[in-house]
This record gives sequence, structure tokens and C-alpha cells, in this order.
Amino acid sequence: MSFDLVFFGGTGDLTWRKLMPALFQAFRHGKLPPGGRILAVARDDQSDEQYRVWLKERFQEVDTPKRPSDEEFARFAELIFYRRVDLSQPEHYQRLKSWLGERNADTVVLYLATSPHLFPVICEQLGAAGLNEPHIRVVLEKPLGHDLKSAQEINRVVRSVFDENQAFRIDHYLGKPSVQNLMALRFGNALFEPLWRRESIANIQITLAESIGVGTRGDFYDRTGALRDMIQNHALQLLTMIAMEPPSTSDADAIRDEKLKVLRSLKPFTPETVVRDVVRGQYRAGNVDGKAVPGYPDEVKVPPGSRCETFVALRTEVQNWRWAGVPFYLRTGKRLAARDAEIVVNFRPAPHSIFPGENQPNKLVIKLQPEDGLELHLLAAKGTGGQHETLSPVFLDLDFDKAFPTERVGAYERLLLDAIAGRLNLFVRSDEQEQAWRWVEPILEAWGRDGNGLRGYNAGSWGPPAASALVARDGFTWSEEQ
Ligand SMILES: NC(=O)C1=CN([C@@H]2O[C@H](COP(=O)(O)OP(=O)(O)OC[C@H]3O[C@@H](n4cnc5c(N)ncnc54)[C@H](OP(=O)(O)O)[C@@H]3O)[C@@H](O)[C@H]2O)C=CC1
Ligand SMILES: O=C1O[C@H](COP(=O)(O)O)[C@@H](O)[C@H](O)[C@H]1O
Repeated sequence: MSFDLVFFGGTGDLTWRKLMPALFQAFRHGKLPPGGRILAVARDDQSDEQYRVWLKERFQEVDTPKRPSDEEFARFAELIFYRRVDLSQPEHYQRLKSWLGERNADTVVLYLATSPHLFPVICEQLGAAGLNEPHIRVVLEKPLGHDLKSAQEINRVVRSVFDENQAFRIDHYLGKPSVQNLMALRFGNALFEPLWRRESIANIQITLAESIGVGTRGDFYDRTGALRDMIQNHALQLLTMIAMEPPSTSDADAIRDEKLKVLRSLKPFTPETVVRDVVRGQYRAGNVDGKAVPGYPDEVKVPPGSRCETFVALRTEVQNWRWAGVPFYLRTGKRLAARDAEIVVNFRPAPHSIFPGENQPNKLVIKLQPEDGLELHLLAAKGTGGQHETLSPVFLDLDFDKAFPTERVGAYERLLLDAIAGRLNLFVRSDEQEQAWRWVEPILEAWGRDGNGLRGYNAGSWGPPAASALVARDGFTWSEEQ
């Protein structure tokens, strides 16, 4: 199967930092289908060779084990081409069309690695140039819009040019091996399904914590904030996979239909519940990994007096028979104590304990980052004798890197290969994406009306104390406090 993969935004940060290195890994692992060409397009005027030299220099910034040797880069570079294309110029799309027409590949993937404000014009121009035939796919990078209205507008234009099954909306968390394992855990094993419900589960916590700050992207981040950057997409996608009903097949739409049902069942926010159930914070100066770091207001390019949230914790519920009354807590933030992404399923305590002392409930920790694995926390008898055995916490620890010692496929590598192969399972459908916006919109509106609720937290902490109070109100604690 021959393919052409075109990166719009071919000189951008996303392309050289994430996409090209991911493609190189696919190439190195022999996973890239043969007969492929990779075309980068942007407004700079440069030759194929100049672009390859530029890209090779950028690769020096990639982590050492993932960096190509000179010989590997030379072979990879044979697949890479560059063309000058100004995306606002209709005639430049004809130039692109002639390049693609040189050999009419079986599959064409057009990856929009540009700012989303260009998506409508790019799609319109692709349609006008006839670059929307069925063998052509369009990959839309996050963020897909800034709110419901802008997301709907992007989707309207995309749908007017492409069929839904030609549109691949990226949420890179869906490409992480650990997220694949979440599906495998739930739907490849019969063990947990009888317990996966309100009768056995007390609460579910989804934490996407980062220890990094906003780096040099302060201006971009300040227009976005943690709710749009992480909750509307990554955290909600994880929630859907935890809460969804078993799909009848592994087809993309069977899975996406079930995820959509979860999004539609989320308890809607009102102005009162936003105040009660959503905590937002902004980091102040502090220490992370033993190093002093500045507060958000002092980060590069952050506008003075910014009210942008770098932390969100919230409580919600999935209103259906399986989950009624079970709190789902979502939490994300920059400059937190650790880089730690995990889903914690806290089970209810044993109804009656015959053992003295500990009666700690079981919990299942699905670890996404930095390690990728599963921990099942149980109580066990130490076997020290005496009339009354006391129980101690122990855990079964499954480390997927050890279980599968062969090289595992990274998120962008996986998603790029899936887009080339036409597999939609790990991409977000427009209705899911719009429903996620619909659900976060009352929070954005409430915050827009009332700028007072932003709480400071020290860099290197787990966020504002109000986040702990949010779970304590229900009689729970966050996993790191358990
Ligand atoms: N950087 C990252 O790690 C991530 C970025 N994203 C998202 O991806 C998108 C791109 O981000 P990023 O790569 O950082 O942005 P950059 O500003 O680094 O790159 C933008 C790219 O778009 C090109 N471009 C802009 N306008 C035009 C035009 N009119 N015609 C042709 N090309 C154009 C630029 O090339 P030139 O100006 O030379 O024409 C450049 O190649 C953003 O929406 C961002 O939020 C998402 C996840 C991670
Ligand atoms: O989408 C985004 O994700 C990254 C975090 O991704 P991870 O794979 O490193 O967990 C985040 O830093 C960025 O702000 C956000 O746009």
C-alpha cells in the first residue's frame, strides 16, 4: 500500500518535536508501510535538501535513545520532501495537488499541525481543489476549537468537505499504550466486570499531574488554561473509557457510540455546582524536584494580571444505573509535586470485618505515566501468629514494560500508523468532541462571570487545599494521601 503523508505546519514545533520523531520510530521499527512519502509544507521557501538538513539539526534535541544515527537519518530522509505552501492561497493547493498526482498513492493523509483557526480555511480550500476524495484522510490536531461554538464551526466545515470516516481527530492520550490496556483490562478480562459498578466502587479518581510549568508557551497557554487544555479532552476521554458500557464489537463506531453515551450522562453543571464542585488554581513560586521555580505570573510571555487556571479539580457523576451516586473526581495541573498520570478505582470497604485493625478498602491503580502498569491493593495476613491476625496492605504490581520487554509503540507513532491504515478507533468523533465542550461550557461561563475563585498553590504541591476539601466532603482522600 503506497501512501503520502502531508504535514501542514511542516516547520512548526509540533511537527519537529513530536510528529517527525514518532514517524522515525515507526520507520526504525519497520512499522511504516513501504512505499511512503512524507511531505512537509509551510511558507518558507526552501528545497527538500535544506529542509532535511534543518530537520536533522532539530533531531539533536530528541532524547538520545530515540535520536537517529547519521546512517538511519539518511535513509529516513529519502522519504522526506518539502514544498512551499501558503495555506491562505488557493493556487498553492493546486501545487500540492500536482505533487500528490505525480504518483496517485493509495492513501493520502493530510495532517493539520497548524493553529486550529486555519482548519476551516484549509478544509474549504482542500475541498475546492478536489483534495477530498475517499482515499484522502484529514488529521486534526488538538485543540479542536476554543469552545462549543468554534468546535461546531470547525466540524461544520470539515463535514461539508469530508465524510466523518475521513476525519481523524487527535487526542494523543488515546494512543498511549496504557490507555489501550484500559480497554484490555475491562473488555479482555471477565474478572472486573461484575465489580465495575456502583455496588462495589466507592469513587474514581483521574489525575493528570505534570511537574513541568508552561515553559516558553505562556502566551498560548494563557488563552487556553487547564480546563480546555487537559480536562475537555484527555481527562474526559479517560473517564469515558472507565465508565462506558462494553461495546458489542471493537469497531470504531461501536466504541465511540458507548463513549458518547457516557458524555451525555455526565451530570450537567449549574452556576451553583461550579462554585461547589470545581476548584481552579494558579501556581505560585515553589520547589519542584529540589529546584526553585517561578510562579505562573512570572513565566515568559504570561500577560500581567493573568487569571488563567493552571490547575483544575472537579467532582462529577455519571447519571445512569451503573454509576448513580459514584463520585468521579478529575484533577490536572502544571507544576505539581510529580509527573503522575493515573486512574484510581477505590472499591467499597468489606461490609463486615472479622480482623482487628486495618480495614482498608481495595483499590485498583491504572498507571499511565511515568510508568505504565496496574497495581491492585489488597489486605493480607502477615502470618505472625497469635489469636487475632492483623492485616497489612500489600499490592499486586504489574509492570507492562517488564511484561512486554519488546519496544512499545509511543502515542503519536501509534496514531500516525493508525491514520495511515485508516483505523479510527483511537480518534475522537465530532459528536463526542462537541458533547465534551457542551459539558465544560457552563464552567467556562461561570468563570467568565466571576473571576474571584482562582486559588494560588505552591509549585511542587498537589494543588490548592480546596482540592483536598472537595474529596474530603464525601469522606474520601486523593490517592497520594491514602
Ligand atoms: N507544540 C506542541 O508540542 C503541540 C502543539 N499542539 C498544537 O498544534 C498546533 C501547532 O502548534 P505548533 O507546532 O507548536 O505551532 P508553531 O507556531 O510552531 O507552527 C505553526 C506552523 O504552521 C505554519 N503556518 C502558519 N500559518 C501558515 C500559513 N498561512 N500557511 C502555511 N503554513 C502556515 C508555520 O509555518 P510558517 O509560519 O513558516 O509558514 C509552522 O510550520 C497548535 O494548535 C498547537 O496548540 C498540540 C499538541 C502539542
Ligand atoms: O495536550 C497536552 O498534553 C501535554 C501533556 O501530555 P503528556 O503526554 O506529556 O502527558 C501537556 O503538557 C500540554 O499542555 C497539553 O496541551
